[in-house]
Amino acid sequence: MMMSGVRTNISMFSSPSSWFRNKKLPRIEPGGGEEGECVAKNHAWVDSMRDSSPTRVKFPGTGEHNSWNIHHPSALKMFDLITNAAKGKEIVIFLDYDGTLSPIVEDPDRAFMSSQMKEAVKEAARYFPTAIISGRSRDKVYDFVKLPGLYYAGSHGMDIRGPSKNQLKSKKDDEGVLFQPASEFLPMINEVYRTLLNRTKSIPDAKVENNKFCLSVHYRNVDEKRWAALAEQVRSVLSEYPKLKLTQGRKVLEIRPIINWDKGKALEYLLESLGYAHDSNVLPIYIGDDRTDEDAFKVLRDRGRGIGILVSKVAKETRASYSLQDPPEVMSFLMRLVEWKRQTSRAHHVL
Ligand SMILES: O=P(O)(O)OC[C@H]1O[C@H](O[C@H]2O[C@H](CO)[C@@H](O)[C@H](O)[C@H]2O)[C@H](O)[C@@H](O)[C@@H]1O
Repeated sequence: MMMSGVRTNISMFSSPSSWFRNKKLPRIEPGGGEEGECVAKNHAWVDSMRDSSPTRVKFPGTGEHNSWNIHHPSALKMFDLITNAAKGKEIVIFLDYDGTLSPIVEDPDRAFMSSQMKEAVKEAARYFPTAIISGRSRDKVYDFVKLPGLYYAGSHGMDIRGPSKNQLKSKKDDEGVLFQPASEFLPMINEVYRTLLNRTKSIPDAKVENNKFCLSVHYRNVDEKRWAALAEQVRSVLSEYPKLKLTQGRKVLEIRPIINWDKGKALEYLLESLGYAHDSNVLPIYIGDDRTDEDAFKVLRDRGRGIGILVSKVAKETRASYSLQDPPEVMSFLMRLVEWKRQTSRAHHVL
């Protein structure tokens, strides 16, 4: 396998920063502007809705030998390199939910994780502090995962149930501590949810999901000919709420408060509350598949410590260092980490 250009030191990052352009939807101006301007903006929205999340990129070469794979090698193939870097360190695992632990499916209410995946996550959480950071509401993601002993952050990190001091000391399960930096937006989000339900009901198969501190407008099942109409409805509702902004995920428009808080901030918050913020003996590993996970990859990259793994079968713009193809590969990676930890603890014991 050609490996030139792949780092051997875990704190270095592989892809040149110029490869990454943080794709944003065109800015929405309150009031909407002139009619022609509106149409142009709407076209830009639809173009953006067609993109994958994160945006696909073309790299020279084919299969495993294209340059994307060389710069974002498989975390399974690089497993020994990763565990060498983790020697003597405490690994903390951060997992996205949709597309990472569960496959992407047409109906967001049926994005179940497999029982094998559940077992792998459960085992991982026995050995490593483990958190799930999702765009979904915290309750919903807990309903899917149903594992105690993990930390859960919903609404893209705006609703965190983190460790309490008591939990850290006694390692016992208790309720944990709630952190909700966007709580003042709750009434506004509920109002926009109702408005969007109403304004999108004429668009077949559009689905609005209430994720508590943010909303998702799904267009995966909407006929592409209706995307412009859907974008226009969302655009017009948003133009009435300058304190809300739009981000984009996999066939989903996401509406959230303009506060400076995202999955990256949630990762930092959790590290801090676990007492690991300034601990160089901690190695955070974040695994995610979506554009919103890029905020967490960026935090790890900026800290110069930690491992970002993008779940994707195709080349995409990313700040992650490694890749895994799909949730089954995520499961294999978690199981190998658990096995590695068991073996190293045993060896330690014998010594
Ligand atoms: O941060 P995540 O846990 O990845 O959540 C992001 C969004 O995931 C869900 O939507 C995505 O998965 C659905 C089920 O596979 C799929 O139908 C949809 O097209 C995807 O965008 C969830 O429904 C959203 O609310 C989350 O924001």
